[in-house]
Amino acid sequence: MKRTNLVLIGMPGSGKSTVGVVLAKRLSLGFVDTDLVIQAREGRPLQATVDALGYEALRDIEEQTLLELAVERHVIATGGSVIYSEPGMSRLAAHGVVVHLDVPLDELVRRVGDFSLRGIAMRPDQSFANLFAERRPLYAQHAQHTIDCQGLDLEQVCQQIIAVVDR
Ligand SMILES: Nc1ncnc2c1ncn2[C@@H]1O[C@H](COP(=O)(O)OP(=O)(O)O)[C@@H](O)[C@H]1O
Ligand SMILES: O=C(O)C1=C[C@@H](OP(=O)(O)O)[C@@H](O)[C@H](O)C1
Ligand SMILES: [Mg+2]
Repeated sequence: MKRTNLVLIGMPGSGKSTVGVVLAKRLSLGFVDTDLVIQAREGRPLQATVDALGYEALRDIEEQTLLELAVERHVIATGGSVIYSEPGMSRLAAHGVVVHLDVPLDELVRRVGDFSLRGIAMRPDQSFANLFAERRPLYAQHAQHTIDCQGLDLEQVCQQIIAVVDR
């Protein structure tokens, strides 16, 4: 793996944060979750930033965070909205292999539950299903590898990622 980071992208609930930390342990890489960087920077939960400043402001803060992120040999768990930032995605791709965790809509709904509390950077009038349809092609377009996570447990998702990035 020449580009030394391993970048996970995908919908909220696809497992970027959960899989990311296990993967980092398995591969002896560092781990950073850009959502946690943003929360620490803002000094409040993501949902509070969306409530106070709006979802577009969260996307701007996310872009800034991606542009300032300087890590090597890390698994990077991103927030689901990163694919709206072309400069952010370019920077991530320049220094890492980008992997899309593709999880079916019904499984995401089951995992996320009440998505209105999760700080998702989406238009207030938009449904989760509509957001899924809008974003899925964008994740696929920005990823070097897409993992079909349907029916896979955490361990199996990690194994599949390791198999594709080892190639
Ligand atoms: N096979 C699986 N892979 C990853 N996460 C899973 C899986 N099955 C259930 N989950 C659960 O789904 C949720 C994924 O959430 P999270 O890792 O925060 O996703 P993201 O960071 O992509 O929003 C966690 O609660 C995790 O325990
Ligand atoms: O998809 C989104 O719009 C977002 C998902 C969140 O991260 P997760 O994908 O880790 O849930 C977080 O980055 C932010 O609140 C926006
Ligand atoms: Mg996450």
